[in-house]
Amino acid sequence: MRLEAHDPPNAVALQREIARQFGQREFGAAMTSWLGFCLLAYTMRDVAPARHIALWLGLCALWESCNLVQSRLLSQARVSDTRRPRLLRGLTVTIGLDGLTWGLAPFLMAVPGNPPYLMLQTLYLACVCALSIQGVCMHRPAMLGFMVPLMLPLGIAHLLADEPLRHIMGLGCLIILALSLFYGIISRRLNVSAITAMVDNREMAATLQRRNGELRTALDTIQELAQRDPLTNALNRRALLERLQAEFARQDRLGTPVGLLLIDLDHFKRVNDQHGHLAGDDVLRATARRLEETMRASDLVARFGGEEFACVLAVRDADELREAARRVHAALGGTPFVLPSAAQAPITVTASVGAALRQRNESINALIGRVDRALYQAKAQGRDQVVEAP
Ligand SMILES: Nc1nc2c(ncn2[C@@H]2O[C@H](COP(=O)(O)OP(=O)(O)OP(=O)(O)O)[C@@H](O)[C@H]2O)c(=O)[nH]1
Repeated sequence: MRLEAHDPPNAVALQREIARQFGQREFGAAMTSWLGFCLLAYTMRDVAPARHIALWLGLCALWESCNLVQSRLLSQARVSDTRRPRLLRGLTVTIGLDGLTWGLAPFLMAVPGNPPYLMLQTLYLACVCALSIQGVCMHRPAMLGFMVPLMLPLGIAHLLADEPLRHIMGLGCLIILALSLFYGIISRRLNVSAITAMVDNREMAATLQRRNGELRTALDTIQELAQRDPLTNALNRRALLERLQAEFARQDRLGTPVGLLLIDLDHFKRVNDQHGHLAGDDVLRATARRLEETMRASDLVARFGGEEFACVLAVRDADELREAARRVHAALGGTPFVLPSAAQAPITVTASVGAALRQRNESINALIGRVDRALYQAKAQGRDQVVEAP
């Protein structure tokens, strides 16, 4: 099948769609053909030999059956790319044989010396030729294979006869053939450009959908990254403040208390000074991991800044918050940090923890201020301890 000029990536899709539409149209044409050739045979029943009518009907039925099966298969979207050309070739051959059989009608069911019947047959074939255009135009070899044997032999036979009326009919046959071929070519061109636009649109819609999916994933990743501290992968301060807002709204609605812990590593400058900045980074990463392991999955762990972390947790009361603060304090100071980048012995780091339960309608700043003061007090009292805000 020859294709029109178009974008190469769509060539295969276009070829498939043209073949599919050709199959669809041919299937419709093959269905209506049964009515057509039965009607012609019925019209000829009194003037043509019964054996000839039967032979002609048999041939028509044979080719139309082949056309029906092959066009049905070709019209299905799931036909494979290797099978499609074979189906196209097969369908083109049987369409050609069908055209030839139609064209033989006036010879097999000949009615010499009966001009009205001759004229009827000629008109009948001319109608078949014109009506077949939309079906066969999608595939040029099929169009030529059907129309030429349908009209040309009869046209020539009329022209070679020595009756003026038959000359006129012969000329008519050739004009109908030429017009049908011309209209078929134009029609194919229009159909192919419509199909090309459809295939392009389909391709574009699929590309857009794919790109949208990629963009959505990229956006999710960016949003996730924007909420994370790049060093520790804990939530960053901005994300923490946003989520605190949501937690507060929930508390106002449901009345479930929210607790806030601020955790500051003690004398962290010494860690950097003694073990180097990279080791300091490792301690910060390990601190975030330990906090996350100590907290429940629903609690929030964030890097508040430098060597300071924050935890937001839903608790029943002050006792539960106190218990959580002690767990956190013990998790950090209780076990030295064994670091991948440090060749030296494990590093022991203690932490000071400030804790407060949010009071009803307390603002974020007010709560953070209270916890910060508790933390400051913990530092002032000698570090490595938990202080609850009053
Ligand atoms: N390695 C590393 N160090 C950091 C990072 N952010 C902050 N620091 C260090 O943390 C240290 C904080 O020092 P200070 O604010 O004096 O506090 P501290 O030494 O922990 O003393 P106290 O908090 O009073 O117990 C500084 O030396 C900072 O350089 C970081 O991302 N990586």
